[in-house]
Amino acid sequence: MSYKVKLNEWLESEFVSEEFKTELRSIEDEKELEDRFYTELEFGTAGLRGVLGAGTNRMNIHTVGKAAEGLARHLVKNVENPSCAIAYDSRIKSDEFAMVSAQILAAHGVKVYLYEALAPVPLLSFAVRHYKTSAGIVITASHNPQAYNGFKVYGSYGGQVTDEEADKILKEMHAIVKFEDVSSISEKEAIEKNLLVYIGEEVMKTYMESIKTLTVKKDMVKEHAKDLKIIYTPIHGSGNIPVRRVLKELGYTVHVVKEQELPDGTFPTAPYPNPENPQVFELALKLAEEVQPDIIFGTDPDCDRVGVIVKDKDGTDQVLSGNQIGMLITYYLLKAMKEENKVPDNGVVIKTIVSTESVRAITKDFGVELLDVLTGFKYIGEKIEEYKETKEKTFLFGFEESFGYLAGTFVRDKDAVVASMILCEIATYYKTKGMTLYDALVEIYEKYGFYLEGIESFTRTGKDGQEQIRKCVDYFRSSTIEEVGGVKTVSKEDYKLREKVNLLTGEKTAITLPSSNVIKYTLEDGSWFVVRPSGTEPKMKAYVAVKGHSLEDAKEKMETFKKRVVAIVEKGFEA
Ligand SMILES: O=P(O)(O)OC[C@H]1O[C@H](O)[C@H](O)[C@@H](O)[C@@H]1O
Repeated sequence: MSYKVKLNEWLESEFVSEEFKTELRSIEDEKELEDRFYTELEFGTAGLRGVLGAGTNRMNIHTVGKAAEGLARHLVKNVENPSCAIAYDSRIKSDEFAMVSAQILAAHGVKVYLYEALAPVPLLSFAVRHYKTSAGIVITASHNPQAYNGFKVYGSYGGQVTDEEADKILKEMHAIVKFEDVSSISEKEAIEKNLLVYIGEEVMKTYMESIKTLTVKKDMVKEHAKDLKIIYTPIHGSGNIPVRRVLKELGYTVHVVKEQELPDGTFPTAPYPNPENPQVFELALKLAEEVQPDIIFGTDPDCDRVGVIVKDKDGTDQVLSGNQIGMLITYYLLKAMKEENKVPDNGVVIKTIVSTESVRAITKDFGVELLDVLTGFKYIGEKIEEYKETKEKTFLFGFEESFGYLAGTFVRDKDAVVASMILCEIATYYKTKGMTLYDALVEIYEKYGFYLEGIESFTRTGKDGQEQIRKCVDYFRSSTIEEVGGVKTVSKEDYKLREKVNLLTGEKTAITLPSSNVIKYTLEDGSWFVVRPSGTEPKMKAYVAVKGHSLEDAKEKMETFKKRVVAIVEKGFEA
């Protein structure tokens, strides 16, 4: 269907507000109109995500309504006495979309547990498990720029729905063609019918008690937490209350970045509220001049990501990469557990295929298995659930290079409250040894090898952009890259075809992960690169990784390797 037909449907419908119609009529750029209507928001890496505004390819009450209606129909068909927990963050319209969703679910007889104030992703996951609901929703666009919002969907085990369930919900959504196909009741009616209940302090309290049990060196924390100097920024998001509360209950004192303390969906001090982005720490660094902290960290709007800054040997502030944080936590958890005789025989750490290989050496050293899954924390959540059923393995820690971490099994998505708590324990531990977090990182590098990773993103927006990204990944699929800067490639993994080819022998082996549009090349010297389209932003991502003889050597290697891979990607875009 041409986008113009859809556009006219919106302009003529009595269900679409005058405000939306005026917004649409004021758009003169045909490309912009096409982008708003050529498709519908689809499930990506983490549910629906899009720019706020009128259109089928935008986040608004109609697209959110359709998603909630689809979910409601799916639940009613498949579960007896369906229920759903809902949380939302500080983004523009998050609270409104949460209420719209609650009213639609309630109209279908789905009992809704809605957070009475903004709450992070981990608290939603926890609430799903606490109330044993059939599903969960978080209204958030996580770390995306301020113009975005999104709709993350959770399954009954508390993790984001994986491909199979997402497809079923999508099918229901596709069957909703008219605005009037979406049913809704008022908040008042939903409350009166006991179909809408607000979540308050009880869940938060239980969550706090649960996650505190994850502290490994309890006595050490009890004795030394008070000595750690912490600067924390919630970047105007939902982390402020839970992160500070758990740290306070454990005896830490936190200096919060005042200008970024309160929720604000316009993110006035950090328009791209992603702790991957060093700009979000500018105010924290200013505060650091006065506080002289041992650790600075920040959480994203829905508090599932955490970013960290530490001082290096020369006193220069270093923004740690997501991989470095993953290495620090993996190493500390295993080391501390070993010291406390708590490493289980069947322990497992889980990471994604684009995350650092350094943890392979770390886990091996501690006799713990390492498992790789596709990008998306939902795949880690799914494994935790599987092991809970089979008891085959004990989940110890899961992480992604994209700044997501989880320990414990109370929550089934990445949890920046837990990660912040563990990072403070790590910083305290090393402080008692007269070491900084940076010293700890150097210790890991020296022990396990100088692995360094990088990422380069190629933004391509709109319908044409999607097509360009698709073609570029196809370029890496259809042609064989034989060498990079004179270093031979030794294997090519095509996760869409689920096949690994040994480029030296031609031998093919199967990849057992679900099919995904990802290509990975590994080189003779152990370096590797991956290309894949982002499932949350209009970008293609190229991940690069090298191993050096020293940190300096690795940095030099990284610089040239990255340039070379970028040049190949650019060739791919031109092909
Ligand atoms: O690379 P993308 O598809 O954009 O995904 C990047 C990240 O986005 C979200 O934060 C998901 O929860 C993560 O699991 C994922 O790694």
